[in-house]
Amino acid sequence: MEVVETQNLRKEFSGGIVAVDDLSFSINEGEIFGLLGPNGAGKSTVINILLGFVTPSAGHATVLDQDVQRDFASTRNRIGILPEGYSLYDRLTAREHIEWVIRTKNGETTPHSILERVGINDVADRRVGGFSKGMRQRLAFGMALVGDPDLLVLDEPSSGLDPAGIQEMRNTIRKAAANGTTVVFSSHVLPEVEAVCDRVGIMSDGQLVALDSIDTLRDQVRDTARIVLTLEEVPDNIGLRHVDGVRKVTVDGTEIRVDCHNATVKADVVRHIDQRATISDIISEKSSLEVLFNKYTDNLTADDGHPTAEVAQ
Ligand SMILES: Nc1ncnc2c1ncn2[C@@H]1O[C@H](COP(=O)(O)OP(=O)(O)OP(=O)(O)O)[C@@H](O)[C@H]1O
Repeated sequence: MEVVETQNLRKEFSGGIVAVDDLSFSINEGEIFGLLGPNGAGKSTVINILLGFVTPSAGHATVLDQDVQRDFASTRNRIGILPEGYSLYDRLTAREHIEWVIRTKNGETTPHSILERVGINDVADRRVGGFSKGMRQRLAFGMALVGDPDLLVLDEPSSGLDPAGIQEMRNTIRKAAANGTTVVFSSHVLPEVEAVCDRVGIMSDGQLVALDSIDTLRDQVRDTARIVLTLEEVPDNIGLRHVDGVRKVTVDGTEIRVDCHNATVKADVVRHIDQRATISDIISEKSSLEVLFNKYTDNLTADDGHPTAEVAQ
């Protein structure tokens, strides 16, 4: 069953800003769907349309068999939302927040079970004003889980969480999906999306430029290969853009990440660097979602900041 369906969705804001342009896609029951895209791509606008908060200029969106532009308030009770920039009440405790959502949604869950699921039961009766960012994020996630929603809409859900928190959240999301909850997951943290999503839609300039499983998308860039080298010291001008087949170079401290057109280029990269610096570690990676993301959103830069060659198809 399709839980989300959009047809030729378009949103034009005043001033002629086209935030969403002719978007058609669907999400199936129990699927974990990642919505990706650079800043301003249109992700939040799509999510706000799906939640009935923004009216589309054209096209249709159906969520849980309900047209989002008609009588959507009752359907919204079946949706758990972790919005970007949520607000919490500093004077209320974690338990009081959950109790409030349970009352609003007529949920049958107990605060204890929700707080336990998000790992903050031990601070249930503490005021939220003293919570760390990660604790607040866990609470906001818990509020979204109240009532075992049929659809979970999570905007940057791992924001502020430590590695253990991220892992717990992933497990909770996977369990919810295994029990039939559909999840729409918007994030800039690409490895996060890669780790948890069944399918991704990549947006750029209001359009859906890719829509598929990560494995299928990865197959489409199988001629892309990444190598990560740690150097004792990175020379000022490493000159990697002169190596044939190098698509993108990112330097982070003593680490250099190089995206190549294909695996054979990696050896040329190692030879090139070996003549100019001392290599202390080499990691060869398969195509990451980041590479896919860059491919589909044309986010390609070289080590000197100039665009590199076109992406091979
Ligand atoms: N209320 C609004 N009025 C006018 N323009 C808007 C409004 N909301 C969004 N936009 C514009 O629509 C485009 C898409 O914005 P949107 O917030 O949907 O992108 P996004 O992919 O969610 O970005 P980010 O990752 O930065 O949150 C942007 O150009 C934005 O400036």
